Amino acid sequence: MQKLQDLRVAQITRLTAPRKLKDQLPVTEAIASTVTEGRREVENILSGKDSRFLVIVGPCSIHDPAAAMEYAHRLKALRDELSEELCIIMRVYFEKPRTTIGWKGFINDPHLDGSFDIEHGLYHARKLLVDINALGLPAATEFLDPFTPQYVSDLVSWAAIGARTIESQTHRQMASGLSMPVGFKNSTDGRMQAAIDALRSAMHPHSFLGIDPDGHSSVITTTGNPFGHIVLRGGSGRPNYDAGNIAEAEERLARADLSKTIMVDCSHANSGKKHEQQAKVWNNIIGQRAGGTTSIVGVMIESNLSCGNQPFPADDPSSLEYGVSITDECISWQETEKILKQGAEKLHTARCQAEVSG
Ligand SMILES: O=C[C@H](O)[C@H](O)COP(=O)(O)O
Ligand SMILES: C=C(OP(=O)(O)O)C(=O)O
Repeated sequence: MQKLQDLRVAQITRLTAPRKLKDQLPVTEAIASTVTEGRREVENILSGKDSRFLVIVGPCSIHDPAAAMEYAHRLKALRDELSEELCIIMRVYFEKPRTTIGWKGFINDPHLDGSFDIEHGLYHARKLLVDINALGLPAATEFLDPFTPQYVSDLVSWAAIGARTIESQTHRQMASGLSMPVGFKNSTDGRMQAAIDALRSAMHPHSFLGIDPDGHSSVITTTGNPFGHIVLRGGSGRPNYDAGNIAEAEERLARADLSKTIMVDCSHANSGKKHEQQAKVWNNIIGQRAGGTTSIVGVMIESNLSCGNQPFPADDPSSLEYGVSITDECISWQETEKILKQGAEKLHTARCQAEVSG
């Protein structure tokens, strides 16, 4: 017989099953508390029980776990310092959806050299999440490959479905079974409706193909995720965070009978992918929130130890500059600390004034 399938498949390599990886890198009581408490904080912010402002902040992508840990130590201290006004969660992104081609993230190619050592990528992604949660700092990530959650989702307190996958039924189904709140990005062309449709779809139960903790092909039956919200990230070269766009989002959510909870991404098309623009978006959003727009529940910021980004692939991955993004531009740690402190101060003042005026 002629060969009829796998004609364009060069190799299939079996991976360690999720259960085995979890046995190798287990969750302690303290880590479980960080994850659960992080999820509860976000859920309470989304349902209005917690009036603090949610901030998902961290590198565009993880490529160097040592630099990520240095960032996490600094962010944990800032989380504690600003906890009265802000709920800070670290952005820990291991999977990068590309417009065409490019490095697809630490899980896919952890050695940054096209060797695609996914076994190593999964192990060290899980290890980093264990280490970050062990500091008492909750983590946020984007889920891209539908098998990834089985390996790491027990360590994640907030997840995103990205602009490039928001219309994908596979990702909506996946979100319906995730254990943490999920943010749905608007499409890359700037349209909000696909994110609202995704949010509605993920609220419902689904049955679909996936893997179980032993890696066996299985039917996954979910109960639906009640903690979804949209994330405005701009699109088609235009931002969508101004008061007019926020009002449009509120109106669309109300029309779909959904609660008016909106996050704004200070990066991507809202910043024109220029790191200098992220502070401008942050200041505008803090102004809107302090002015009484409570539908804006939080923001996302792309931030790293040092600002900007650097060309990748590099001829020699070991020559990469420490603490600098290899994907989108990030703001520096110094700027992150400065704008978060200023924003928390403004929110504090606004809250005190609102309390005084009854
Ligand atoms: O956040 C990262 C990027 O914006 C996303 O992965 C797309 O990047 P690309 O357009 O360079 O492929
Ligand atoms: C890819 C990302 O965002 P978006 O889906 O909005 O482009 C990201 O946040 O890394």
